Amino acid sequence: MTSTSPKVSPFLEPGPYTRANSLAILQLSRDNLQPVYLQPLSGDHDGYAEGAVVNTRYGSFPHSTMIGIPWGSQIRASKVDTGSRGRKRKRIAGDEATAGQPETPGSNENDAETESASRPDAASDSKKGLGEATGFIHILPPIPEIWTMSLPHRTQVVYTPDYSYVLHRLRARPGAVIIEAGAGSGSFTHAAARAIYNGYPTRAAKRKGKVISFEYHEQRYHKMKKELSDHGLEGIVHLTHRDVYKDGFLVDGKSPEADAIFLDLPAPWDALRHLSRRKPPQQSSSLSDDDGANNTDQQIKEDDSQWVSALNPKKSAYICTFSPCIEQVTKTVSALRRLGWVDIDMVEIANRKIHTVRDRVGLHLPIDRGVNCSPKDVEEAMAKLTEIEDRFREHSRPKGTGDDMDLADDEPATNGAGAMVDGGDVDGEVVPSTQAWMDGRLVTRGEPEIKTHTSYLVFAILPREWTEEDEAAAAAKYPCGAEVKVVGSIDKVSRKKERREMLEQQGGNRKARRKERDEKLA
Ligand SMILES: C[S@@+](CC[C@H](N)C(=O)[O-])C[C@H]1O[C@@H](n2cnc3c(N)ncnc32)[C@H](O)[C@@H]1O
Repeated sequence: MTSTSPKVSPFLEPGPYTRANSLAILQLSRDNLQPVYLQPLSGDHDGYAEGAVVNTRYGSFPHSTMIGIPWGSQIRASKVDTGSRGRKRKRIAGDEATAGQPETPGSNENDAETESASRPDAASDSKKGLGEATGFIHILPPIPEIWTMSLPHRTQVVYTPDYSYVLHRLRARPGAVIIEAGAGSGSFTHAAARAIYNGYPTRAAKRKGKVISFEYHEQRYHKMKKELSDHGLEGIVHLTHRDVYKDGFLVDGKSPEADAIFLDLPAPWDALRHLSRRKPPQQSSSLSDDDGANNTDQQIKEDDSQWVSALNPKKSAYICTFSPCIEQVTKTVSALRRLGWVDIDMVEIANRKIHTVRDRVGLHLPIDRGVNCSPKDVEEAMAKLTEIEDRFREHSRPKGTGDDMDLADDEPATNGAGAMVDGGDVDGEVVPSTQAWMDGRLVTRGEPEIKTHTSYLVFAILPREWTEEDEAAAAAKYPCGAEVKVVGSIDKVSRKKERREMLEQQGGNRKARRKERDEKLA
């Protein structure tokens, strides 16, 4: 997949129509999705006269038919000229080998064979019937959920049910800065990028939402870097090639001032010491011991004048670590406790899909998948019973009386179960009364089984530091004891007491005034 980088990411601002040189997802069937970078007609396209073409089992789809159309459109397969592809290929190969020699007549047929033999999917191409308009597909915008289902896997990925919950617990919102390690296949990265997006960074000083991502594996780092560029996410995701256990989370020596952290690493506890607000303890291994909680204060009080924290000093930091086994969880929780994180808890997502289907019930329906062959209502049940009774009567009537003659002609059309057919019976074929997709009640059903375990999610919060100056500033802004009373802000008993005191005071004042007057008169 190659492309030039689009200006605005289709993940963030897809717009109403598909664009050239941008990513789109082709939906071949419900769970069969294929990412494709739409290429305009100009340029080298493997010899197809139609330009770049996507060949599928449902037919061939030239990119030119998929550019500039509304997202979600259905695209019909096209007839494509596969012949010229073979000719062009051979010419290019021939040019290299026999530069300057004239083309041998009749070489085209051999060319096609050569190309077929060299391509692993060549044999099946002829079976698939390339060049024939056979079916249709849909074109979808690349949202993170669909990308997760179709991305090229370089590692285990975080799936939508997990990352949607994680992002919610991390308070990921437009303008937030999230640290992520490791980046792996970029599944979480794309979802996080969308969650924090509040515009591309500009020269204006205003801080924009960002994903600060780290990946240790070099090949994965390079692939991910290219992918981010192709997806127009370079300004939103800052990817660094680094071992975060060793070198932490600063970017070019500066703090990214992160509001939240997501660690999908084999040993997250080894990275936690880089996520404190003060200089971390020297030995990471000391953090994974279960005892020694008393050492931490002393370790953290080490000289921290040079220390730069990766966290936002103005806000509490939210963290989530993603670990498949409980031993990793235990180690992470111990390390979090020692480093002063609070509100620590662990969650496992047990996702269950809910399918929405049409519940097709009725005796008139053809026996098919998803069809419940019982009466759909009382009327149908009564008709069925009447018919059974008629048959029973017919069966028990003495033969040869003449009453049984010509009855077959008057019999209503029935299906195999002997039930009435709504729309009649044409040559033994059942004709449903409505289109199948409209038939039946719309019902939702949960998956019968919950999918297997993915990972344990450990969450915690590191409160912001609170200094004497912060306390003084807060006291100045919200002065204690000088609040203005608000009607209804106190309970009934207190209100009564307050009124009694007020009346007593007024009574006392009246008494005093009367006494004063009496004294004057006397
Ligand atoms: C399970 S994958 C992450 C998958 C990713 N969250 C996703 O949704 O696609 C774990 C990644 O962490 C990387 N990794 C392991 N140790 C690391 C370290 N010390 N520093 C940075 N990355 C590391 C691995 O190379 C791997 O790609």
